[in-house]
Amino acid sequence: MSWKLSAIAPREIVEAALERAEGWDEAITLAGFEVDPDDGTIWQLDAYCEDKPRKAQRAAVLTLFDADPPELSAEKLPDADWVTESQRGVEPIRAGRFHVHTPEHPASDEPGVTSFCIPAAQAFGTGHHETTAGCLAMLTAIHAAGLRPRHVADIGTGTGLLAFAAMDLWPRAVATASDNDPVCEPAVLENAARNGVAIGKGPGELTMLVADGMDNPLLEAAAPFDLLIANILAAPLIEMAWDFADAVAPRGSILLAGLLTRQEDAVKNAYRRAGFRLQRRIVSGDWSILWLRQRYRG
Ligand SMILES: C[S@@+](CC[C@H](N)C(=O)[O-])C[C@H]1O[C@@H](n2cnc3c(N)ncnc32)[C@H](O)[C@@H]1O
Repeated sequence: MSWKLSAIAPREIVEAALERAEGWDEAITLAGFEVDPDDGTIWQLDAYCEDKPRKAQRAAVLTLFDADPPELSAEKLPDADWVTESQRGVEPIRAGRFHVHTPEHPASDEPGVTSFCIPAAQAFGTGHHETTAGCLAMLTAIHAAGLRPRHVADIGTGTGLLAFAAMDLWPRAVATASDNDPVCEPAVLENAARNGVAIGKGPGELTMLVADGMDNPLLEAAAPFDLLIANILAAPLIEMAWDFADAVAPRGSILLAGLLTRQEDAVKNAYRRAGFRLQRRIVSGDWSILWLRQRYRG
């Protein structure tokens, strides 16, 4: 990647652009970060390209922005391995009982803390996004509340991190992870091997599937789940409320994330109608992370 296109814009516009880019097939790697660490309101979006960006690539990046697209500046970068470079900047994070780091950083030696090594820029889910970190914290809270799920699903798994965390908390659980982006399958398998997570269908093992929501017979066959995790986005979460309700065991739990706090009521209403009651919520930045439990089977 030897060129970079950059745009400066308010944080919510850059975050919306990154969200819009989820799963796009452009050969462009994106990164978003605050321009001044002491003032998180102005962000920069960087788009790394192999060659000098042409009109089409500029236009592709601009489509990520709504009305009023920002100015794009192009910069030729010195020869470097940009994936490795970008990973160097990714500092480890700590959420709940988990420490998540890239291969360039060491695992934690703190007692009672589990480390996961997840390379950056591979799929979504290095722990750096507030929703992922919030889910790690909520999983830890669910464990502390005494829940002992035997079947766990992580829908929209990205790098597999939340499934790995659940398997660490509940080592005998049968785990199923899925994503509608096929790029996640090799990423999850690679990360599983890297972190000593067993692949298989038995207790303490993980199966990775490609599925849009619950739409895969193997995923349906793995149900019912005692705990279903879904860090996706508000709209698909609302759309999938009844599918998830069907996939969850009586008195089972759902951990929802990817919704902005202002979208929380709409999501809670959809899940209330599908038979769930709110147990706990965490607010992290602009995002809400919800733990809901099924009241009854309709
Ligand atoms: C916000 S990321 C979360 C990744 C990871 N679970 C985490 O918490 O960091 C959302 C993930 O959901 C996947 N996704 C989006 N829509 C989906 C759908 N309809 N069915 C399955 N996966 C979906 C995306 O490909 C992406 O990997």
